Parts: sequence; C-alpha cells; structure tokens
Amino acid sequence: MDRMFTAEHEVALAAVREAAVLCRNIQAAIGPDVLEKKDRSPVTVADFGSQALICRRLAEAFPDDPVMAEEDSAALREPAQAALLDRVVAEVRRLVPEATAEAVCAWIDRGNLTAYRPRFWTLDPIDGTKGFLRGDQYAIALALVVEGQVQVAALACPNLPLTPGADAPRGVVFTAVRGEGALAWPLEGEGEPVRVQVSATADPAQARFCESFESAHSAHDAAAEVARRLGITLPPRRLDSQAKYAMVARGEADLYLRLPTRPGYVEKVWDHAAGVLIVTEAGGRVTDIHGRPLRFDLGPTLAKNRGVVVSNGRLHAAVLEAIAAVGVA
Ligand SMILES: Nc1ncnc2c1ncn2[C@@H]1O[C@H](COP(=O)(O)O)[C@@H](O)[C@H]1OP(=O)(O)O
Ligand SMILES: [Mg+2]
Ligand SMILES: [Mg+2]
Ligand SMILES: [Mg+2]
Repeated sequence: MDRMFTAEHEVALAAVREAAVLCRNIQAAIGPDVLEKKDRSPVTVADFGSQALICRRLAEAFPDDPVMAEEDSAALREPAQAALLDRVVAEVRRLVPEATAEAVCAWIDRGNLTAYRPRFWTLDPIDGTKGFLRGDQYAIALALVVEGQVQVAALACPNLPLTPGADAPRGVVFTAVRGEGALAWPLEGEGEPVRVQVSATADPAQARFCESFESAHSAHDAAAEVARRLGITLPPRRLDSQAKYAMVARGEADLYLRLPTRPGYVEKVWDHAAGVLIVTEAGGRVTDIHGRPLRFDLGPTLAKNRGVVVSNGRLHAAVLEAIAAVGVA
C-alpha cells in the first residue's frame, strides 16, 4: 500500500519544530519580574507568533486547507496593541526575516475556521499556557482531520525529556499518521525518530496516572476517588498540556484522566485532536468518561463528549467502570 499523507506529515513536523524555536526563544527570556507582575504577555506573544509561523507553512503547502486554530488577530490589530504586535513581528522575523506586521496578522487569520469541514487542520499554537509561564510543560499541537477522523498529528513538547526518565536533553516531537504508528523525533537536529508504544500494564492497581497541573481544568478529587477504587497507590503526575497524551503514548504513564470540574466546560478540538491520534497509533485508547469516542466533526468543541479518558488500552474498561461507580457526571 502506498503511504498516505506523506507531505502533510512532513509539513506538520517542520511547522511545529519551527514554532517550537519561537516558543523557546520567548520562554527563555521570561524573568522573575514577569512572574512577579503576573505579566501574561510572553505567552500572548508566543501564542500569536507560533500560530503565524504554522499557518504560514500550511498556507504555502496546502493553500486550500482551512485551519481551525485557537487564536485570532482581532485584538492584535487594535491600535492600542501596537507594541504587542511589534513584539510578535520581531519574534517571527528571527525565523522568517521578511515577515511584516500585515503578513503576520494575515497568517494568524488563516486559522479562523469555526465550522466543521470535511478536511481541516486544527492548531493549538501553545497548549498549556500556564505551564509555559511557569517555565514548565507546554505543547504545540497540530492535526489534520479528514471526514471527522484525525489522520495526521504533530505534537511538539519542547520541555519534555527526549528519553523517558532522563533529564536531558529536552525537546521531543511526536507524530503520527493513521495506520502507521506513532513516532518520537528529537525536537532539534537531524536525529532519527523512534517508534513509541504504550505500556503493557494490565493490573489497574499498578497504574501510573497523570492529570492536569491545574485543578480548575480537571477534577483532582474525583480522580483520586477513581484511583482509590482501582487500588492505585502511586500519586498522580501533574503536568500541563497535551504532553500528558505523550506520556501515555510512550508508556511513561498508563493513564491520563481529565474529569469534568463543572457542568459548563466543553473541551476544544485543538486541545485533543493531535494527542488522540498519537495515543491510538501507539496502541492506546481514548474516549470520554462515558466510553464514547471523541467527536471532531462538530465544530470547535467536543460538544457531544464529557471529560477525557486516555489509557494504554488494557486498562480502559476497568477505568471507565471505576468512573461510573464513583459517579463522575
Ligand atoms: N474548566 C476547564 N476544564 C477543562 N479544560 C479547561 C478549562 N479551562 C480551560 N481549559 C483548557 O485546558 C487546556 C490546558 O489543559 P491542561 O490543564 O491539560 O494543561 C487549555 O487549552 C485550556 O483552555 P484555554 O486555552 O482556553 O485556557
Ligand atoms: Mg490548549
Ligand atoms: Mg492554547
Ligand atoms: Mg488558551
């Protein structure tokens, strides 16, 4: 069989790698003064800059493909935001010297798709903004959805160790094409990728689970109850962003629980599409808390899903059962 989506895979990998350079440049410049002043502007500059770079590459390679991205340039175009726009343009120019303010805004706005299409890209230019500001984990997540199925994914995790357990070097990109498995590439350099595979853990009590760092994003108390019910004694690993999907995909964790915190929150497509394909291609399973597959054919939100459960596959049924028994709604 011919390999499918070869060009899409190549472009997605190159695009998230380039955006990661911009994000790293900006994160490296965050000093204690930024944190003291609770200044969110570094992540705002990185959000816009990352989206501009990735949408530019997609526009070049696939001019007809729409992009459903998290950010739009409306705020950036306001005269009061001129200084912020200057900072975004300066960061983009370090990678694309010919970039102008107008071009940067136009690239960002290529990400303005808000309705479902039979073929579209979805992008979170920085996922885990709180982690980014803390100097912690964040991700750049890009996926191609065709007929409601994620076909190609690229997930850059600039602060995740390249090798599980080792502290350095950091920076890894996970990619997947449906039916072809999942790969982990060094973020930088020409190094060969390695195949990633979920764990073989079959005893729920032995499960290593991860969840959001932020308790506002995922109910830590409910997850603790589910864990108790499964006989899990290890404390959860807490980290920001879709890096949690990567942890399960490469067998560093067996479970990622994202349990709803309040009735109103609906998950966004760009917060999950890339992670879902990477985990499933690594042999794992992803559903919502009721065991339903995540629906990417409904627009920007996972309107028909509630929470997210990610596992190595073997543990999935037991976890869904425990969630039902605990009564997570
Ligand atoms: N109440 C909430 N429940 C679940 N996810 C949320 C909630 N509020 C924001 N998010 C989203 O969670 C993602 C980060 O999750 P994590 O905790 O796994 O790092 C962000 O994309 C964030 O969206 P946003 O970018 O709009 O803030
Ligand atoms: Mg996000
Ligand atoms: Mg984001
Ligand atoms: Mg956001």
